[in-house]
Parts: sequence; structure tokens; C-alpha cells
Amino acid sequence: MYRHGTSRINDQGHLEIGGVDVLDLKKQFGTPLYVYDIALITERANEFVQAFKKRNIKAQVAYASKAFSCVAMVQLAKELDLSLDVVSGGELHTALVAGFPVERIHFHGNNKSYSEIDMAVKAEIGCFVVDNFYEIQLLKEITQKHNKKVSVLLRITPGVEAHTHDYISTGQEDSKFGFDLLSGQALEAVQQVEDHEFLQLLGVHCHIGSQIFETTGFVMAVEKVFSYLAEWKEQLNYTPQVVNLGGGFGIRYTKEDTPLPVSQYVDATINAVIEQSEKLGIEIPEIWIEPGRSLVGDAGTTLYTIGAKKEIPEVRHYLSVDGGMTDNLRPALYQAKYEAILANRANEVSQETYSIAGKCCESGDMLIWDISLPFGKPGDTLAVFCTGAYGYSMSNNYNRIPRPAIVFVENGKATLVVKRETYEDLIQYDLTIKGNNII
Ligand SMILES: Cc1ncc(COP(=O)(O)O)c(C=O)c1O
Ligand SMILES: N[C@@H](CCCC[NH3+])C(=O)O
Repeated sequence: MYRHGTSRINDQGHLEIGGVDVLDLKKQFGTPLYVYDIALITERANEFVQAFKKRNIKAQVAYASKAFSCVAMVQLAKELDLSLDVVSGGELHTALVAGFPVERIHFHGNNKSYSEIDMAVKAEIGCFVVDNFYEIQLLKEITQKHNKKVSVLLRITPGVEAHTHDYISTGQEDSKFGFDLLSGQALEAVQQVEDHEFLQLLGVHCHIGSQIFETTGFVMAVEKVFSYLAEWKEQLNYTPQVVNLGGGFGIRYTKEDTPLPVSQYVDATINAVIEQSEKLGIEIPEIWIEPGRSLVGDAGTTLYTIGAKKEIPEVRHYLSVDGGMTDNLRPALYQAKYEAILANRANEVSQETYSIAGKCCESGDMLIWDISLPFGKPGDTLAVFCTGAYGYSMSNNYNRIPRPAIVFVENGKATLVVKRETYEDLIQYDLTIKGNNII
């Protein structure tokens, strides 16, 4: 077993995370269950923060809460001195309820609604990452209405294609996100923001994609951004206070993945920003980044109970679990790969190649296509690793399956932070038809 954070096999041959035997977690909270290793999230956050501190660079490390948002996670991000990236009214509401310092909240999104912007302006959040002209227009109206100034970063599409799955690369020119550079849209946006009394232009933002294993894309993005900053300096005498390079730092899901140490990503971007600033003759701007997956991905493990088995001789051996694409959409959406073990017999030798099926009425609801495990039987506990990012946050109720509970584990203690959904929760918005009356 590859060791993630505090995970280990204990004397009973069970998987243990954060000093807690996962079979005790199963007994107490049931399955499927998302388990988060808090020491590992803390370690990752510190790695990012220290990588900037070491270089004496002014920075903000904003946790991209789309990766995993719930009140307890946002509270943890606050404790870890991170900033917070939100992309919707819902994520913003979670942050406000969690008491996250508003000045460190950054609001993203390619189609923020009037009411979402209104909510954020009233809350006096730290900055808007503005995506398009419609949003500039809404911001003008809403800031004027409340007589409040807001800080703005302009999101641009740098035209850099990161080597990742098509659906998760966002920096290429043909993207729904951000202002286009080539056509002059970005320059026009700078002018519009600069000219408005309630909008303060802090700088630029770009994000080239997700699950990236090399530094080249980030360096190229910096070079591209600065080539345009040169133009803006010359034409508008504008220099940025902040350059935000987004998130996207890859993690190890399986042995095919080869992520770099956090400091290597950070150092490469710092070096590129310093080099380009010197070339341009401007003060080094603050560098902001937005890691999501790399802060919480490998800290999450999902526990399932194995139920049905189906053996098709010489074709495939299926093991079905009590969750699937409802709690982890990534295999179905991106053909994402995961590693897993039998958590109740973790020392036993693998004897069989299995395919792990979810319980949804969907042939594509497969969590893992091929994995070697000891002989599996109903009641065994399967632990799937690295499910901490975009698992719970993309979970759904397909087939009216309730969402799992979430526990945080640390120093031998487990804390329930999100309750398991119930069947009653599932029908809470349903109205009953009686005769012609909906009640
Ligand atoms: C603008 C922006 N920032 C940050 C992130 C977080 O990315 P990741 O979870 O890959 O670090 C994303 C998602 O790709 C994003 O779109
Ligand atoms: N949800 C995606 C990443 C999208 C990142 C957000 N821009 C994933 O699971 O990998």
C-alpha cells in the first residue's frame, strides 16, 4: 500500500488513518464514508505557505474550496491561515457561516449572478476575479447601489494548454473562462475597470488547468501574462499589485502519476515572476495561487462495504460497493484512476483482479476497472484512496442515493463534520399532489 499521510496498517491488519482504525469508523458512522486526514491537509497547507515565506515573497495561498467545501473544511482553512477561493453563492455562504475572514475571500465564476455579486459586495469580500464584460457591468451597478468599493482581478485566458484531461484544462484560448488576450478584450477590460470609481484593479488572474505535473505550463503562463502587462504598462501606465496564477498542482492518485514537490511548483513560478518583473522594470507583484486538489486530494479516503459479486469466467470479476458515481463522479467523468485496498484484511496477499462497480443503474458506474485484491467477499471494507478533492463536492443523488457522511480524523480522534443524508432529506423539497392541489 502506498502510504498517504498518516495512513498505515495496524496490528490487526486494518487500515488506520489519523490514528483511528477505519473499522471503528465504519461501525460508528456506516459506509460509504469520506474520511479526511487532517494532519495531511495541515502539512500540505504549510508546504505552500512556507514555499513563499522561504523566498520572502508576498503571497496569498487561497484554498480553492470547489475541491471540497463544507463549514468544517472552511474553518480549517481559516485556522491554517489560507485565503479562500469561492465560485458560487453557495460556497460563499458556506465561507460566511464558517466565519472565514471576508477580506481573504476571492470570488470566481464565469457567470456570477446579480444576487451572488450583491451578496459578496454586501459581505465586503477581499476581491472579485472578474471573468467578462457582463460581470463588470453588474459590478458597476451593484457597487454604486451600495456605495461600496471592491477590489478586482481580471481573469485572462493565457492561451496555454496544460497537459491534462480536456474537460479540466482551462487556460487555452478556446475556453469559456476569462478575457481573451489576442483580440484586445483584456485591454478593454483594464480600461473599463480603471475608469470606474468603485472598482479597484488589483491585477490579473490566470489558471491553466488541473492535475498538472510539470512547471513549464506555469512558467509559460507567467511569460504570456507579462507580455500583455508590458502592453498595458506602455498604453495605460498600468502595473499590477497582484498576479494570481490559479491552481492545478497535480497529486498522486496511482503510480502513473508523478507530482512534483509543492516547493518546486512554487519556486518555478516565483522565479518566472521575478525574471519577468525585472525585465519589465516593475516592482515584483504579490503572487497569489489557488490550490484545491493538492491541499485536500490525498487526505481523503472513501470507505465502502462490498456487497454483490459477479464472476464472468475468463472475462471479469465484479465486486459491487454501496456507493459509486454518486459519491465519486471522477471515474465516470474523466476516466480517473484510483488505488484501493481491502481495509479489513490489509495484510493479505492479492489473489484476484477485480473491477469495482458502483450501485447506480448505469453501466459506466465503475470506480476502478482493474485492481488486484485479496479474495473479496460481502461485508469486506474497501478503502479507495485520494478521494478528498472533487469527490464530495461533485457528489449527487442519482437514483436517490443519499450522500455519505464525512469525518475528520486526527491524533486518534474522529469528528463527524457532515452528517449522512437520510431518505427524508432526499424528499424534503418534494411536494405531494392531492387531487389537483400541490401541498
Ligand atoms: C480558477 C481556478 N482556480 C483554482 C482551481 C483549483 O484547481 P486544483 O484543484 O487543480 O488545484 C481551479 C480548478 O481547476 C480553477 O478553475
Ligand atoms: N472537477 C475536476 C477539476 C475541475 C477543476 C475546477 N476548475 C476534477 O475532479 O478533476
